[in-house]
Amino acid sequence: MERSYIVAMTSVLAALGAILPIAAAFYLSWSVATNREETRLSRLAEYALVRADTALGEATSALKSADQFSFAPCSQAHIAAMRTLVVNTRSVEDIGYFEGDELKCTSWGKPESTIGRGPVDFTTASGIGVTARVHPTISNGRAMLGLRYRSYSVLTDPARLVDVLASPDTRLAIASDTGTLVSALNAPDASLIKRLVEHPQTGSDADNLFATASGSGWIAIATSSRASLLNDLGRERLLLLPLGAIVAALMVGLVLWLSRRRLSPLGELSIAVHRREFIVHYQPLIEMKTGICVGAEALVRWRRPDGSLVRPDTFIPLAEESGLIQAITDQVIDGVIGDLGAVLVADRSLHIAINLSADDIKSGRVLPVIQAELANSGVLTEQIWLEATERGFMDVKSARATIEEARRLGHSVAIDDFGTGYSSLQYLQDLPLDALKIDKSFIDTVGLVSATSAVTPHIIDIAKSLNLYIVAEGIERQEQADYLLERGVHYGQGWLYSKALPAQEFIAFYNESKRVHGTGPTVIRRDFNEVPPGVGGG
Ligand SMILES: Nc1nc2c(ncn2[C@@H]2O[C@H](COP(=O)(O)O[C@H]3[C@@H](O)[C@H](n4cnc5c(=O)[nH]c(N)nc54)O[C@@H]3COP(=O)(O)O)[C@@H](O)[C@H]2O)c(=O)[nH]1
Repeated sequence: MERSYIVAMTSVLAALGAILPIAAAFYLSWSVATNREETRLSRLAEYALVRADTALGEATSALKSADQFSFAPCSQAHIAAMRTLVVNTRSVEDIGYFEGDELKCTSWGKPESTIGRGPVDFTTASGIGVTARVHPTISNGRAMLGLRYRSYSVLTDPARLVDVLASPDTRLAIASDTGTLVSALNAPDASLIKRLVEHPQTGSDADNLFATASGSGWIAIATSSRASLLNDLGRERLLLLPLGAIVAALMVGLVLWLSRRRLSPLGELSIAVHRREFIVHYQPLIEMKTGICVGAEALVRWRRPDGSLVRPDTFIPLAEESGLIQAITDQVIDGVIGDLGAVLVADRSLHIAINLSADDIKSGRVLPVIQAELANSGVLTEQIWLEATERGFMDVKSARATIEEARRLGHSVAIDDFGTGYSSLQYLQDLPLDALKIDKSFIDTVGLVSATSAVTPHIIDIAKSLNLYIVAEGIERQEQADYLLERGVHYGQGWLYSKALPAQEFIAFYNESKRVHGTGPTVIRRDFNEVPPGVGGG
């Protein structure tokens, strides 16, 4: 993935990480405030319904008590009884006795003029006739609620029905379930009330929040405007916005941390391992005496998605340090069999050397991996050589176990870059190695006068005295090849012969080498009882 793409993605994600939590905090504060307001309105509606029910119940009881009177109509005793009833019933302002449609007397006495009985708007289930707006003289023009039962009527102040503690921006209404509005507080919106009477519900629309409660033939409705809710949001925002800001900061931090990790060398290497971006190139291994190509060293390359190749020196140390090397070794083994499996089966004199890490040698875990890979391929264990640097052999005990097992299975094992690390003649003697590879830095000095130029013949002598095959790395000049051949070095590798090649190019090189020089032996392996074959000169 391109760095610029990751940077662009990081910027987008960081921006989203910053905006989304704050937007969520805004939304959440609005939603919390809305829910809170709807709950408050629901409670208020329920309370108003109870209040209205109580007031109307009292008025109904008063009417039914009066209906039981057995006084002579409009006698002093009758009027006094009606007055007592009014005094003792909180929600009744007055009571009147009618004969036909004419008011004969009230709790105040007999009327001075003729007063008729108006029409009822609806009748309740308990048989009480209700007139929503009555304008009696005693109320000084204020609309009263009239309830009637047979010969009696009572007047109730509609305000008593909505006599609950409500803020000025809360509107209340009591209506019959037949749709007649009987009481209202703070002038609710008539069309909204009509809509809610028809379809009682709790919720909100573009301008209002509302809740309804119904029972006993009545509906209580509480509403408030969205505008007033905005004022109420302050508290939620005070709580949620800092929380949103903290989450935004954490999200931005997380995105930056992840992208830094992703852009870090280790992050890139992990992803490359995950995506199997490693391929193998092959550097031919030449028998010095005959020029025969006996095989190749498998050298890993990291092919980036843009097609560029990364050399191993830049990532192998990090891979070893982080433990990713094992997965890379596995991909190399897989790559070798994938690239050259068929050629190896067709030609048993072809050998491929695979580089193992110090951990692979120490743990030996790579051997079953190779066995599993070879199992169905037809490739022989003898065709796969194993190489590791001196570092891998430092723990002599575990290295010995791995090498012995590797050799038992049929692999040949070489010590790589000899002379550059913690060289110890002791472990050279102790370990059952097949070959020693002289590091390029020593080969470079061949033919030159330098402090290290004297070391090369000594290394060759040591290898010879231990009956090891000798491989020289990094041969670039014919002069070096001549010297090494004369000294009895068996095999050589270097740009004089060929650089490391992609699989198909190596196959072409190998076929051409076979045509010109012929093929080598099928098994190249140290015999612990004999001097390695082909040792000449020196
Ligand atoms: N654990 C693993 N290590 C690996 C693997 N593949 C490679 N490596 C190690 O990485 C180091 C660098 O390797 P590379 O860049 O591939 O270089 C190799 C040759 O290309 C280079 N070479 C060979 N001949 C010449 C030459 O004539 N001149 C010149 N300037 N360079 C030359 O040398 C490297 C071979 O090194 P060596 O392994 O010591 O034989 C290197 O240390 C590799 O070991 C892997 O799969 N696993």
